[in-house]
Amino acid sequence: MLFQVQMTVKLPTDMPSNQAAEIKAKEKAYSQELQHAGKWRHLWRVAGSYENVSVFDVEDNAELQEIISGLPLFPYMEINVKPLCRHPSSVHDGDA
Ligand SMILES: O=C(O)C[C@H]1C=CC(=O)O1
Repeated sequence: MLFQVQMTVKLPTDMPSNQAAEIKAKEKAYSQELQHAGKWRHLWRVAGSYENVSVFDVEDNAELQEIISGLPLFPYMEINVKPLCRHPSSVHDGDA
């Protein structure tokens, strides 16, 4: 199942920079592991903001919830999830 996930990062302004750097490093490692595993299929920065648009390929809603709630930045993000299905005019196969 494919999902578009939009994540907007809102770190507290008073968070010490070393703590922020540590969380971001953990987030990077976590996201890269999931990208290598094929679960996090796309990761795009929204130009001009601390926000990304991602596409996840997961078994079900429960797996998406497990992945998202495991994000080190999860407590500091606004997250919007949209389920995706194949567009009838798409020339790509159903595998997105
Ligand atoms: O920077 C972000 O958009 C937040 C998050 C998503 C992947 C990652 O490494 O950080």
